[in-house]
Amino acid sequence: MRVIIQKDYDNVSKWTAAFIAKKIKDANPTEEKPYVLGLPTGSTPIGVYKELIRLNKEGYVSFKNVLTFNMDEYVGLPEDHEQSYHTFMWTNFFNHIDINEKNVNILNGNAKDLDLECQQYEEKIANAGGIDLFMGGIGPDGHIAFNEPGSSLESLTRIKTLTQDTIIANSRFFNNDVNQVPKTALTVGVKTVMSAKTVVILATGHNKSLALHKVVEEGVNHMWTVSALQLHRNGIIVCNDAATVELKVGTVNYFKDIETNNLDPKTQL
Ligand SMILES: N[C@@H]1[C@@H](O)[C@H](O)[C@@H](COP(=O)(O)O)O[C@@H]1O
Repeated sequence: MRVIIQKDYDNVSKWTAAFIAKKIKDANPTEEKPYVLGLPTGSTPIGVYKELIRLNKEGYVSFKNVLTFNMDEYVGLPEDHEQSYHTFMWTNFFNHIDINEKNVNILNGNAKDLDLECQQYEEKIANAGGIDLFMGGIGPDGHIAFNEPGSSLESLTRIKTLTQDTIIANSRFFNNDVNQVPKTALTVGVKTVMSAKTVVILATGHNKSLALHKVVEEGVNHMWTVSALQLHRNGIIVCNDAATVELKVGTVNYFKDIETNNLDPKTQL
């Protein structure tokens, strides 16, 4: 695992956007062989999206031949609701880049048959040749997408009941009213994320520090689903100083030294 420790949120966003943009450029995607990105919502990735928009507008990277799959969507929230993940993605990212609408995939939380919707999502990912790079955030309890504590680490796309902790955390987007937060969501599974060729997880701020400690310094555990990253061959965490407060000084120094000594990052994986 690589752990990239940056000073602050802005640097986390810049590092990650530059990494993703370079991956896309290096792949030289075509219509026949697009680059496949897995994408999250949440407040954490907004800075990365802003930076990717800038790189796109400057002509450094194009999304014309990029296919995207979003991680999750609430069940039962109208697609045009201001807090739906559809709205989030178009407002914060897709409306501002040169992506082709038909290349955007987001789970339909209003599908008549939710199980079928999930199964077909997995099939679509497989038909696209799998996901090249999955970016994710984490919940304070270490969940990725909506894979709440106790989720199977082998899970695929499915419907999940949200924990009370997540409902409370997300109520800030619903007038601080827990009753307005949907109780279920469709989400890619832990295995769906971990099947990507590269996984980049963002963790910023003090409230992610316990989760960061669990994934970096403790074992693989379904109660902290992001810890499955330890089993990935190309797992990268990008965090800021504030998120490292629960890590040992030695752990922080180790990961910082490797990056500043400019050794081949592959030697960390
Ligand atoms: N389903 C999303 C996750 O994908 C996201 O990582 C998490 C953290 O969000 P934030 O980045 O706002 O802390 O929120 C939700 O639970």
